[in-house]
Amino acid sequence: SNGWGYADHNGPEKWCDNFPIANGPRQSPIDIQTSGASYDESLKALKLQYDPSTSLDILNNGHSFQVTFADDDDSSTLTEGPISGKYRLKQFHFHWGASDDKGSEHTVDGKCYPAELHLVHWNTEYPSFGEAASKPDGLAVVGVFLEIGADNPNLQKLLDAMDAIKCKGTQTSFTNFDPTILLPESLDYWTYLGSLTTPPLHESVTWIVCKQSISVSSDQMKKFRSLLFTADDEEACCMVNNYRPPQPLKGRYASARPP
Ligand SMILES: CCN[C@H]1CN(CCOCC)S(=O)(=O)c2sc(S(N)(=O)=O)cc21
Ligand SMILES: [Zn+2]
Repeated sequence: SNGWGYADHNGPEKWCDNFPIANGPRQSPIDIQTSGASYDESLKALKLQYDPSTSLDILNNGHSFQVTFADDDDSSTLTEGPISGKYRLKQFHFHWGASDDKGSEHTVDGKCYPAELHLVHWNTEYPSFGEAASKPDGLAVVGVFLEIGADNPNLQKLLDAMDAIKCKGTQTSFTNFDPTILLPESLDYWTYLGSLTTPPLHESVTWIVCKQSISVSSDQMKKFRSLLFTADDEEACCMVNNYRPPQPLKGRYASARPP
């Protein structure tokens, strides 16, 4: 069948057929080995400045659901942290499992989380997101783990929008949303050089993975799993396990700010 996905016939083990970079030197995600992480004095605190008026819509793209932002000015940016210059927020999306014991892409000392949030930013050094997406310093993605716990009220607006984007290719307006409310209280992070975790798997991402997770309840996770990979004219297939497993480190290690 055409197109990549997460099933046996078109999933992560098959992506190298059409995207040979899948076996490249800086692929993502990785297992973050906390004992192997090194302290880097040059790392600064993350600076995330988001303007809720830049949020546009929420979309089921057949791989995940994403909230897209207007990126025609510097209203919503990532600066400092491990990066130089200024990166603009383009979209955020999630990856999750069929059950609470899996679903994240990065793992920490082998531990999986039930879901992982990715906030995708592009380097304003380049004229557009499309140009930046394939450059070695083109993208910076902030990853946040979701951990099973109490209901997270900050996810409610996203969950309520899901009924309108059940099928692949559906979208609805999603304005005045401030993604800051999805961030953990501490922005301590690990960072390493990697790639997109989906095709085209460009090795263009500076990964910034928050050490602290946010909560999600088991019931809220069931709502994520009510989305479909499939369009309304196809046989329904639940959107679950839309995560790539950890990839070979190939000599890399994560860095962190000294305590
Ligand atoms: C389903 C396709 N997902 C892609 C789509 N984009 C890349 C392609 O763009 C070409 C102009 S993206 O830069 O928005 C992006 S970031 C991530 S991740 N999981 O690594 O945070 C995956 C993807
Ligand atoms: Zn992602």
